Amino acid sequence: MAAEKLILSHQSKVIRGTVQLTGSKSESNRALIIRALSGGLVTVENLSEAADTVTLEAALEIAQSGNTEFKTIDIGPAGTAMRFLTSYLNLIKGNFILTGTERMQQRPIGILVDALKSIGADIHYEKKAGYPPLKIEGGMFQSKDQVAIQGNISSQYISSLLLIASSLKKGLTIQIEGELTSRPYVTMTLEMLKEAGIQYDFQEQSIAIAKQDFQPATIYVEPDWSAASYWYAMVALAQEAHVVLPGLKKHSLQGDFAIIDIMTHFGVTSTFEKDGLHLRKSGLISKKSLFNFKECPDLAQTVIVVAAALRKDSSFTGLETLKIKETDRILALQQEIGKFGAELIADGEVYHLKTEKVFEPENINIATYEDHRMAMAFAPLALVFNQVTIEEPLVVEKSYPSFWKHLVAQGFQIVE
Ligand SMILES: O=C(O)C1=C[C@@H](OP(=O)(O)O)[C@@H](O)[C@H](O)C1
Ligand SMILES: C=C(OP(=O)(O)O)C(=O)O
Repeated sequence: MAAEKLILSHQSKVIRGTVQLTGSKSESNRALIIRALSGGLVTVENLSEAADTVTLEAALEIAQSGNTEFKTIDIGPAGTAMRFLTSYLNLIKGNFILTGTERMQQRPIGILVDALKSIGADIHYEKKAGYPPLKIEGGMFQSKDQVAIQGNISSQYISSLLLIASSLKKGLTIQIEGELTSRPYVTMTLEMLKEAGIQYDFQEQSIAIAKQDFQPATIYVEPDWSAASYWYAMVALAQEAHVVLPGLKKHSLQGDFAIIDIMTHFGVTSTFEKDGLHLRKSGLISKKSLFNFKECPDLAQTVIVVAAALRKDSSFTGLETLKIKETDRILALQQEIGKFGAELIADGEVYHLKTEKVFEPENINIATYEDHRMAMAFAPLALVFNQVTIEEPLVVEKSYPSFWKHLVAQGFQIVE
């Protein structure tokens, strides 16, 4: 596949088929850390094909490969890998430089580094204070069993501490200060630790995990609900559609499961059947016009693009953390939906989508800002417009490498 752009179209605008999604990137990356800390007691099945997961697996191998010389670990654009390794590497004997892409070097990590330093970690900034790259001297001597951490910037900092807590000599009690954003990702971490035999006590703003051993377990990674969201978008935008997604569970650990409910308002019904989750187009668009993404930030782009294309004026909250993800996702969305006349207007913490000027261009050129979710959220527009050009299509590899192949299997035409 050419790296620069691809031109996407769909003649019939009808989609009927089965799509086997890869494993959840979030579950996989937690499972890899748990497996590494368990010393082989925990095994993992159905790991994600996501580049972020492949990168983390390779990084863990480097980290564990003996000797104390400086090792450089480059995790590219993988946010969870950066955050989880920032804690994990303190437990390994050795000296590490932990770095990532240019964008990763703009994504804040100071809150987590401060928390780790307050319990004895030896971490320094290689460039700008508060941001990767980090210099970590492993083999930490734990000074305290309590840590306070701000909850409203990224839940990944808290998950990172939780993952190592039971392996620390004194265990760890984490006091979450202020609001907790992306809460389902924290409960996912706790539930996965529990699957591996780790007990926890979660009371309001505090989570306590005593020093304890992992137990033999097999963690089975569920398919990725964030990836499923793009199929919901396609069902919502197609003229007719019926898509089956095997392996997704009725009781998921992934907060992006919320797409089921959200998409009922955009004309998509979901039923769990023997062979998987069936998405069908009902075409019934509800009057609900306020959606909150605080617990499911990765769904924001999918839903906002669908709402714009369906000309459903809506308002959105819980978008604060979008600015520090793969790109400033608010800005990226504003620019790209503007290309077909939609506007996303900030009013304090509420964003209003205005669609009165939406038009149907013959061809629309979408920039992706090194953000997999920009590419995948805008691709379904090929079911509404004649042609959609996606720049830098390989960004999808971060979480869903088979995305374009799956689109072709469902009748999309791709010209590179
Ligand atoms: O823990 C995780 O696996 C994730 C947590 C979320 O990040 P924030 O907690 O920074 O919102 C989410 O956006 C990201 O894609 C994956
Ligand atoms: C924000 C994301 O990932 P990360 O923070 O792990 O880079 C994402 O996958 O949308």
